Amino acid sequence: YTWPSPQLDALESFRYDQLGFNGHFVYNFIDPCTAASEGTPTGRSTAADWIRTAYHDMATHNVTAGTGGMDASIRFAEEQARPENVGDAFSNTLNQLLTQANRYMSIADVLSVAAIAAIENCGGPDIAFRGGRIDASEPNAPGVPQPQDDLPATVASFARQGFTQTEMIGLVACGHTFGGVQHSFFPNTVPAGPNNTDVVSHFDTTYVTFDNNIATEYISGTTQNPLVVGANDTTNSDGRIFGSDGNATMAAFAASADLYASTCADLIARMVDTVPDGVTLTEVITPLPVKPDQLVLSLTDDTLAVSGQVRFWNQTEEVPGIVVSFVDHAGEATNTTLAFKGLGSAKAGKYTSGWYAFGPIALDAVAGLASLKFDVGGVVEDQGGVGFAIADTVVFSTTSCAVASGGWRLDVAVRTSVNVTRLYMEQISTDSTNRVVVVETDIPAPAGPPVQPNAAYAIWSLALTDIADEFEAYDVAFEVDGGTKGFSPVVTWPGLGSFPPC
Ligand code: HEM
Repeated sequence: YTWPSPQLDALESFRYDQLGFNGHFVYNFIDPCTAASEGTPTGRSTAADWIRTAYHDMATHNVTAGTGGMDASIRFAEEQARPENVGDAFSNTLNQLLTQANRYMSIADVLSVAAIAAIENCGGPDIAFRGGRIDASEPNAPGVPQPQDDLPATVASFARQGFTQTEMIGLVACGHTFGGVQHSFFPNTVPAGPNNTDVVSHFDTTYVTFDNNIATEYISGTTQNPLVVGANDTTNSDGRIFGSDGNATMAAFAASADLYASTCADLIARMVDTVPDGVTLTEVITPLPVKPDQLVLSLTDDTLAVSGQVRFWNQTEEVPGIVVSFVDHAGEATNTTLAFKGLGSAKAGKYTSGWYAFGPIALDAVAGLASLKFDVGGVVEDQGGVGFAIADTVVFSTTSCAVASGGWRLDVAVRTSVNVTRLYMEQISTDSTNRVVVVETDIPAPAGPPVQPNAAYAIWSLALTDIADEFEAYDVAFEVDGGTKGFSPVVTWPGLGSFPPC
């Protein structure tokens, strides 16, 4: 995709800025892959929890009715309390991941990325990820298969979820390369240990690693999988599932680690892309080679100050001398050299990126800013000629201030050459079910002749009094010509708490 796209940029960032500079701290929960949630017994794995959570969220899907699927309904206590969702994987996972959702990335998107990352970062293949899931407002109908279900019921359950019998074998084998069964939740399947009850019986010998040992151990007859060789045959669901085609699928997986990996990459992608009717997913998110980020534009009198960061994908060390050009509306450029900030990484270090910063650079406000481009050792990076478009239509005005009697005045500078017909503040909040919601407040157009700090901009002001949290995040958006929605490129609007006195 072409930068900027607020939604795709946010999804790309969560997916590919994992550890290191500008990383998302939640990836520390699965680094290393042996990591387990605090307070859980030995032998548990957070990566496994994340994968199981995604499956149980999806497994309510009804392919005929078009209901259920990856919609984060697993976050509801009512769903977690069902016998089909016994265990602590779900509460552990949601405690870690719930707050990662933002206005462009639903909780279900976060759970999907998490399951994919758990597999990719712990030895698995690359998996295609799309965003755009919508979070359910209430629990879905029950429907997750359980170990005591007989084979016809299990096959029927997977068919309802949208998977054939062969795909059922694959999906279970792909999930059960991680983790195991806990005695405390499945005492009839996993007996207590001689000295304690904190026993986890693993599906294969490499329970924190994606590999085809789940199949090789099963085919060779050495498996200790508690859902294959458990003392209680009623709950040997993996045994019934794996054997349901005469072991053909499992034998093929055991014979070829590559076949197992490529099958799992397809099935896990399909699992997280299983969504209720009416949800349209984005394109597959791939890392942008060059990505501006964290932009702040602010206006003071005649000066437009611009600062930001840029990420270059696939850099393993600092590349000195990268130049950024700020191209104004007349096509004239102002250049400066980027400052190196650090390295980021994704997929347990398989990919690395270099982060740089610029600014604040003082530009002439009337000439404005239309786009950025970069020069990396003589190679021009401008998204194939289109540049990195920056809409300087709506920027923060440093005349914004805190009113002595309480409240704030948010001043927004609007470029007068653009027909802005609506300007509004968007405050980010959560509803009673933890979904991120955006509350819009119109910023009125100036009633009389506008305050004009220079020939190109007019100030629109919003008096704010009833803000619960002065550090709350907000954006400012606008409409042009009565409809078309525009986004300010300003990623981080200065917090109200930082406004100087009026
Ligand atoms: C008939 C279908 C399935 C049954 C009956 C089943 C059953 C179970 C049971 C009983 C556990 C133990 C949970 C605990 O003790 O906390 C478990 C764990 C797990 N399941 Fe499944 N499962 C099925 C399908 C799947 C699928 C399709 C996936 C993913 C693709 C999956 C992924 C996992 C993972 C990763 C764990 C380990 C969780 C952990 O160690 O925290 N399962 N499963």
